[in-house]
Amino acid sequence: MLKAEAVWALGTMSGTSLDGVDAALVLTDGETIQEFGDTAYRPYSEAERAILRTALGGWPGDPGVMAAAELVETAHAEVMSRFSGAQIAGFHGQTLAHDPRGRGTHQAGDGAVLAQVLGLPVVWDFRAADVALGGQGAPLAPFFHFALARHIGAGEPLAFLNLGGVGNLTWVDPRCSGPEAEGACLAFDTGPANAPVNDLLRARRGLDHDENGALAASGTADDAILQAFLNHPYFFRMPPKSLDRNDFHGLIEAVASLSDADAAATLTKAAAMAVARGADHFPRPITRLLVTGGGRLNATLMAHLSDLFACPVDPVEAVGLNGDMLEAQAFAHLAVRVARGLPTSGPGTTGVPALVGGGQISRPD
Ligand SMILES: Nc1ncnc2c1ncn2[C@@H]1O[C@H](COP(=O)(O)OP(=O)(O)OP(=O)(O)O)[C@@H](O)[C@H]1O
Ligand SMILES: CC(=O)N[C@H]1[C@@H]2OC[C@@H](O2)[C@@H](O)[C@@H]1O[C@H](C)C(=O)O
Repeated sequence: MLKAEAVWALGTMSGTSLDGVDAALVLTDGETIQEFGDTAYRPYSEAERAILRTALGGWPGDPGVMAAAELVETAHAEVMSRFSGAQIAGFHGQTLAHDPRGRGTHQAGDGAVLAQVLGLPVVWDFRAADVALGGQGAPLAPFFHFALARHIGAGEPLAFLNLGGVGNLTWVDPRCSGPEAEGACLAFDTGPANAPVNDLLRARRGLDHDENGALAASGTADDAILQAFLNHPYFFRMPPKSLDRNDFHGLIEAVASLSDADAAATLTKAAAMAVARGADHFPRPITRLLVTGGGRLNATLMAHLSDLFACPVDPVEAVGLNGDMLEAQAFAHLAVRVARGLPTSGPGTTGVPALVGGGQISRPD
């Protein structure tokens, strides 16, 4: 176990949008963030994205999964080897399938391979222990969000919203103290965020995403589809709860007969309404909603959120954070927590019955 002194940790994230690998250095002791360091991004090429898309939904041994895992390892080795000075690394891998109450959770990529290549201790397989003990295995960023709330000097309850392929929300009260204060977080996946609108734009226009939400802004959302969406059983489940990327695939079929603009408008508003529905679960009102992930760059999505929330809604840049790198930074912080034997999830974040330290550590020979 490392001593409780801050170390430079290199975290990585390859998210459900399948756009690329984010990597970021954080100086942290796993409890307190001391400093943020360099960051890097290594996009997947179109051909690489096709390999990942083919493997989506796959479990170890399924066709295409080995190729995806090798690609994930190679891409991570490339971007991680650009950094110097890290004492430990956190490797999330690429989620291909997530079925916590069924087959488990599957993040492609072997951290032991990266430990050899990089000559660093690599913490990986963050989600499996939580799932094995009855948790959702996601989201895992919340204990990092708790540290972030302290880092930015927040004095009142606030929430962090990540708008990636899927959305996830962490309610945090930074005034909680004590060795297990992180356990005071409440977190869960809100619903689909960017994944449906990305899939729509790829299928209809060969585009990656709706830049700045411009297409959505030019259309009209379909209220009947939105009402049906909000009747999905997921919204009636108590948190903590988590989602697989394609769990709401029916949403794309629901907008099939709409024009491109109206379909984008409907999917974008659905993502915001799912977040607002999630906020009904907050233990106490929040004073601020801080938004991270690519969706914060979608002005239409952000405008819907501002309409739906009574408090200010801002990108995390408003408090000096980097919304492109927050998840990579989270896995740097979590790697240090694992190395120190600190928990990475708890009853309020994944529903696991007790605080759990997930992740395994692979060291170079
Ligand atoms: N300028 C932009 N305008 C509109 N949308 C954008 C913009 N930039 C990014 N996005 C959206 O954000 C997505 C990427 O977000 P992000 O990198 O946070 O996701 P991820 O980390 O892959 O997903 P997850 O958090 O679910 O694992 C893109 O696929 C796109 O839909
Ligand atoms: C199983 C899985 O990889 N889930 C991701 C995904 O992307 C967003 C949301 O769904 C969240 O639950 C999680 O990622 C973030 C980093 C988390 O664990 O906090």
